[in-house]
Amino acid sequence: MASSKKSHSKNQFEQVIDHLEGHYPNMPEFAQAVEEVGRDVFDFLKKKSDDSYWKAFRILTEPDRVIRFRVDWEDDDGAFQCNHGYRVQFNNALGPYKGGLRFSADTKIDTLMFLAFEQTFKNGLTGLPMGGAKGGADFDIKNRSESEIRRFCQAFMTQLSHHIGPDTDVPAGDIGVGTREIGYMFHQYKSINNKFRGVLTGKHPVFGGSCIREEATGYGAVYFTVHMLDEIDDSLKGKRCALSGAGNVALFTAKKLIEMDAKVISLSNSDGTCVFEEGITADELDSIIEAHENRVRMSELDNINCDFKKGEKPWGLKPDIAFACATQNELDIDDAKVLVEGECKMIIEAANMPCTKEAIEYFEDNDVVMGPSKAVNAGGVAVSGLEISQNRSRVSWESSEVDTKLKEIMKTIHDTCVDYGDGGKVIDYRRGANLAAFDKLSQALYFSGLI
Ligand SMILES: NC(=O)C1=CN([C@@H]2O[C@H](COP(=O)(O)OP(=O)(O)OC[C@H]3O[C@@H](n4cnc5c(N)ncnc54)[C@H](OP(=O)(O)O)[C@@H]3O)[C@@H](O)[C@H]2O)C=CC1
Ligand SMILES: O=C(O)CCC(=O)C(=O)O
Repeated sequence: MASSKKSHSKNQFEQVIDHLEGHYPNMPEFAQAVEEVGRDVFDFLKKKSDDSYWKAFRILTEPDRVIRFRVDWEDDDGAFQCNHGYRVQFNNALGPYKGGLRFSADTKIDTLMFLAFEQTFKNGLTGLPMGGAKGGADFDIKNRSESEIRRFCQAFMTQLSHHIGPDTDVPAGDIGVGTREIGYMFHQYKSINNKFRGVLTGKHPVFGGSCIREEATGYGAVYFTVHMLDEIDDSLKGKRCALSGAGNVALFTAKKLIEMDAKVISLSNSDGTCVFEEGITADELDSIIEAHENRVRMSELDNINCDFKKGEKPWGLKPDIAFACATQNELDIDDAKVLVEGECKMIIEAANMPCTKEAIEYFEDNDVVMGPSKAVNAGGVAVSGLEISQNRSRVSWESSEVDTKLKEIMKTIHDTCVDYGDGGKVIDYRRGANLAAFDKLSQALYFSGLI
């Protein structure tokens, strides 16, 4: 906590940051996410005399609850294994906690704190009644057999099940957690509680999952991009689109881009980049999607016509639009310079917080239009929200119905960002998203008697 003497000379934004650094030290990703929102909120609040907004910012930057637990399980050799599991229940002002689960070797509290904070704001933009949370474990699915993954998921849910429920907290997937892992965890929850409840989203449609939840984050990102382009009288047709990542978000972003006549010139993973100079064909993409479902890596396929650049990122390919679909802070200042030099005019953050602070500043200084992650990738959690509605009323909507609702939600999010972010040389979608979500959450806190 900052000393009162020190905080006296500091503005309210700096005091909140001091407080967070004191209580949550060594969390650079969380600090980065809070500062990004805080910067916009501070500019906005400077013009307001009402102090209660500052109380809202203070409340919205502190998690309601951080849960950690041990996950014991047995590997294929019968050896004891122990991982660390977490759930950060950040804020439930708008509805039950909602947000994904991430399984990856580098999952830690800092990452989950930033993701849960972002999720709170993102969910606020969707217009659906969902609070924000994130969770996961430091479990690396890459080097594990299918039965090890299943046993791990069961052990993880045995612990997590004490803290979730349809009215409390409804997790979903994220990096390393797809439909199959959700299925293993859903079964475990059901076995423990003897209740078939909508306690997870991203389930297979055969047992209560929503149609197109798997596709929704990527599709939603493309719908948002279409509106951004429309705003400047442009379209996706013929655009060279460079994508990073080769997981759920990247693959369904690519699928929708191809459908809309854009040219997808790359996919990437932590090994390197697959370059498709003439654009990936729909058939090639289908085989990559199928391989991904079977846990086969893109580089192992021999039926795709790509030039694999080991250890390289896709940003030097001179794209018209860059879609960052892999992970946080994957796109740094050097990448930003390469993109601007290559005359890239639009950056779409489909992953969560994929651009570093310096990269964002560089894009802003060079009038590159950016679609910020909490708006761009909100389609995934929005369809999760629709899955909750379907589960509650025990109905199943057709793909086309869900897709129509997704399109409407992405259009509303886009237009809201424009309302709050217009006025500069280019539309500041980041500021728009931050302020719109902050405004909504502040109202919820006000009417809950908290500020
Ligand atoms: N799934 C969803 O519905 C949503 C996801 N997101 C966000 O989107 C991003 C991607 O998630 P998702 O597609 O679901 O995850 P997946 O696990 O399906 O895929 C992640 C992909 O990113 C690649 N990757 C990870 N780290 C790096 C790196 N440092 N450099 C290059 N590639 C890397 C992985 O490669 P490798 O296999 O080599 O590790 C993999 O291809 C995350 O930020 C996630 O939080 C946001 C909203 C919803
Ligand atoms: O669908 C969900 O609940 C969460 C999706 C998610 O993790 C995200 O938006 O980052």
